[in-house]
Amino acid sequence: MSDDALDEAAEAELATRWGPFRLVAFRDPVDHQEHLALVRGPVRDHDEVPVRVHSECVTGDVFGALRCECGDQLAAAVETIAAADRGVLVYLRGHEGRGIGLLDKVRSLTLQDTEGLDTVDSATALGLPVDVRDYGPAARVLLHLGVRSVRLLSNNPDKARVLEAHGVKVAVREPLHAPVRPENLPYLVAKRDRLGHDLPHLDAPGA
Ligand SMILES: Nc1nc2c(ncn2[C@@H]2O[C@H](COP(=O)(O)OP(=O)(O)OP(=O)(O)O)[C@@H](O)[C@H]2O)c(=O)[nH]1
Repeated sequence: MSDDALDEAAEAELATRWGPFRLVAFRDPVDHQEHLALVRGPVRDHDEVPVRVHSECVTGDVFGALRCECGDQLAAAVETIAAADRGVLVYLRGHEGRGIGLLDKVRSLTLQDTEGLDTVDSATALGLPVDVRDYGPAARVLLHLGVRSVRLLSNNPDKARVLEAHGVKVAVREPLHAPVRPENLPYLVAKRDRLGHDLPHLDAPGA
């Protein structure tokens, strides 16, 4: 299968509070999930297109939960793309809880609260993997959209490596730092110390 093949795609204009986007909904031929891409401006044959590959987090993205920084990152990414008047936000469904699903994510949150485990150990304590996300669908939609290279908005070095392995040229990975809050500090520290995310600003005074 060619890497820019999508099973099905449908497009519509989408006016948002951040201005106009083109919504591309698609079904991925490998994971068979319905994902989406919000596209601003012409991106085909463009280099260094601002791109956010965002994993579904219904608690943070929809309900504004503060214990993770997902909702803050989603807003920051859309604002960055709107300010550049060009870019793609890929929203990956089926990525809840870094791929373990919503029920098990909520079970892991309970363990964090009752046992003091961090985001890594709370998954392991449930006998679950720490991260089973597949970024293939994001790569396939970016290739489908014809972007030549991306400016990836992410603190996760793995994400850049995996996209490259799927044929997406990552010209630069640009950190996407969300506000540090008392509620998200333990999560951010675990991401930096246990998952190797690029979060040097946690040490900054006043962070
Ligand atoms: N298992 C688990 N998943 C979580 C938890 N908090 C958030 N998530 C999930 O983590 C995913 C977001 O991944 P992150 O590791 O925060 O960030 P990332 O996408 O790897 O890196 P960035 O590109 O820098 O945002 C989403 O799928 C969330 O549902 C948690 O405590 N436990």
